Amino acid sequence: MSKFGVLVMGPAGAGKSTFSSALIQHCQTTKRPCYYVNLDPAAEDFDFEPDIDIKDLITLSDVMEEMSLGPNGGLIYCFEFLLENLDFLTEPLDQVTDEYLIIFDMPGQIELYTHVPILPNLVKHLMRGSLNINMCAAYLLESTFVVDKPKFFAGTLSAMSAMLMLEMPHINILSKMDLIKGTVARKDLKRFLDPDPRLLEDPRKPGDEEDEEEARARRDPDPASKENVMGGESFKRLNRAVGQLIDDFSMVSFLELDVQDEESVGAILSYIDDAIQYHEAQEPKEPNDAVDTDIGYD
Ligand SMILES: Nc1nc2c(ncn2[C@@H]2O[C@H](COP(=O)(O)OP(=O)(O)OP(=O)(O)O)[C@@H](O)[C@H]2O)c(=O)[nH]1
Ligand SMILES: [Mg+2]
Repeated sequence: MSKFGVLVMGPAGAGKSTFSSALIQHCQTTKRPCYYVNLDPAAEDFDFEPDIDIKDLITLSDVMEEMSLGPNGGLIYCFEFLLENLDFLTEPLDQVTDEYLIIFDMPGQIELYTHVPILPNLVKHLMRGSLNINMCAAYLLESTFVVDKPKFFAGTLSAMSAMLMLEMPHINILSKMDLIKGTVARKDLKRFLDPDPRLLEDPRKPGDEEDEEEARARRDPDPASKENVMGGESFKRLNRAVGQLIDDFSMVSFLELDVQDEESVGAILSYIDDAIQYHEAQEPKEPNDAVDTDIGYD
């Protein structure tokens, strides 16, 4: 029997916990069982009480105090400790059946998603070990940041780094769409939802309109005359190479999330379900055949 889960990831404050709560709320509304796992050893306030909370194993504040570590080193220590004590996750998750959506709410320290091999080992345990969880990564980036091109590319590269490191189905989400107001901001954002890799060479700032001549120049750039985000010919070549790299992986597309909007949350959940093949695994049920158990949210 498979299990099904989503790993909610992304930089600090991107809206991971809010999205996790919105998913739980949506599951409750649609009478679908879900199971909430908090893996942020510094998280304190929850809209929904976690079914598993890493803080019952280890807390960031204790580690910082006892090991004299800062918040980032402390977090890495917490995850190393979790990897040495995987029964803490395995035992309760073993009881979770295939009807449940298991939501893993991750911390926001970017180190976790870039170079340390902790997350790949955790994911390997969850997906390929006895738990056999079909998982999808949901990588959140804040929409208000990404309309700024350098931040957009930095965010995209961090998402790509996580994707390459974890080797699992992956969707990118632009969170906090309710903060993108007005037609100019929306038009700006459209350029980033399915972006052109040459976007870095586009000198416009958020809100600027592009006329035909500018668009032509961008499509057919004259390296001698164009100004660049960072400036300088070698930076132009670097920008172009980064844009091309992202394009070659064809992974730069984003789903829009407005957590206040039930339909938006439902639409993203259906992408997650497709990625983990949730519906294919569900037995046809009688309408009254509700999941009868005392774990998780249903
Ligand atoms: N307007 C708006 N605010 C949001 C949205 N999602 C989250 N926020 C706010 O953004 C802040 C951070 O949200 P969290 O959900 O805690 O973000 P997080 O990614 O879990 O943060 P860390 O776990 O600290 O990395 C909070 O003040 C939220 O209220 C959203 O969709 N719209
Ligand atoms: Mg959080």
